[in-house]
Amino acid sequence: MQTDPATTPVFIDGVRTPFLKSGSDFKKMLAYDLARVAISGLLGKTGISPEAVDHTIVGTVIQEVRTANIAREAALAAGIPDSKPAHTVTMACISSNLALAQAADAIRLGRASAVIAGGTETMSDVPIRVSRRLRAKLLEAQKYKSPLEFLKILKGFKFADLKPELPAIAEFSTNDTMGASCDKLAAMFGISREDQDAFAISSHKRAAAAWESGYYNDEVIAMQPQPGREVVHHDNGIRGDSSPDKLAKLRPAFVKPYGTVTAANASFLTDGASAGLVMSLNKARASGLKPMAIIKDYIFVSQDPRHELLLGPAYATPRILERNGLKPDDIGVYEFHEAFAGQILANLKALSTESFMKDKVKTSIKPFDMPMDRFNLKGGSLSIGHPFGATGVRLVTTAARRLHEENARYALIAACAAGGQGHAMLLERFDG
Ligand SMILES: CC(=O)SCCNC(=O)CCNC(=O)[C@H](O)C(C)(C)COP(=O)(O)OP(=O)(O)OC[C@H]1O[C@@H](n2cnc3c(N)ncnc32)[C@H](O)[C@@H]1OP(=O)(O)O
Repeated sequence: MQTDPATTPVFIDGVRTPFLKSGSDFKKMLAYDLARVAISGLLGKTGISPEAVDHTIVGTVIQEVRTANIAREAALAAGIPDSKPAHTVTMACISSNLALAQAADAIRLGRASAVIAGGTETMSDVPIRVSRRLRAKLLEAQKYKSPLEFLKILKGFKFADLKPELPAIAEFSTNDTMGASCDKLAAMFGISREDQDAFAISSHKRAAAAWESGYYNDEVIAMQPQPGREVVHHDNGIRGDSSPDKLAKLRPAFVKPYGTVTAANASFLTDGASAGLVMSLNKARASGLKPMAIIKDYIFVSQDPRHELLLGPAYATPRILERNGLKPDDIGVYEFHEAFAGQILANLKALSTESFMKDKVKTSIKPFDMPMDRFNLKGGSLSIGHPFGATGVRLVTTAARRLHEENARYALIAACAAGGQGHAMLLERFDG
């Protein structure tokens, strides 16, 4: 792989806003506001001058039409000069992973030496559309010339045309919700409800412990939602009251009455944003910035959205290890996106299953049991939250920081996404 410091991509640092349950303190903010705060927080934390940023890339999933290129709006508002381009990417829950991958490629190709890669999402104010028929009539009405012509809008109008269209967290191609698909996956891999609940409880415990130890104070930018409102310092979805008995009482959230995915073992709808700084090693040195990690490699995978919608990490992990000549045990830090406890446990089971690794992934990597003492030690999306577009940069930021805290050499980040897609990224600790 690349060793020229002029084109070696390094991850300098990352930040995020607090991740809040949708409908809570960030409910009046636009995703643009959240991204603006994350980018300006990153500028403040790293000390890089806005003029030194060549490009900004932001991942997002559910788009607000007014800020279609949300990267540009957020970058401008954060003080990045108007002469510096910005673009928005979307790849479902791995959107900011894609932003980071593109940032690393721009450095590798010598097209940029400093790129901000981030992600943002609000689920508090999703675009709700009027029906297709009403939209068509409203567009037609723009051409009407006299008030009398507006009466035409009533021609053939049905009461049902007033029914709004809500965006669903579901596959376009199969109509399956993510939750229902996870239920199928958990059943396919024999993951019990008890195991899902136990994993969720552990995620909450780890996130709570990380906050208690002060770990997240260095990563999370405190922010004031509106003038006059209290400053928000912390994530608000982490629950200290998650006991096995309490979780066992919750009803299935998606597949009723026999499903195993509940509100407690699913990631919750979240508002938040993240931002990370990727530079060439040369530029980092010249700017006096100390990189945390080299972005060694990344991979995107995709598989059948009907049966393997959320199984991306189980494909991406062995493939990225194999092509970098590494074994699972060489990875000291694992950071996986926890869409659902059942999804994580199904992916881990797949990684430990010979037939899956040999016949499905077609890898020479031997099946392995995930070392849980290296896995998501600071909590994960189940407890911290999952603002779709922003999670990727959170994972990489935490992984890069853990490399130093845990004195490990390699970190592997993996995530699943709608569409049956997945991603993994390999980081190497940088101490130079
Ligand atoms: C690639 C990907 O990432 S795919 C993933 C994409 N993301 C998704 O699909 C989001 C999935 N999540 C959701 O849609 C929603 O969070 C749902 C449908 C699962 C749950 O939504 P809601 O019903 O609004 O959840 P809510 O927060 O009200 O919780 C329901 C109940 O469970 C309880 N509960 C939730 N979490 C916990 C917990 N950890 N411990 C104890 N109780 C809990 C709540 O207190 C509440 O109890 P109550 O009814 O007595 O008040």
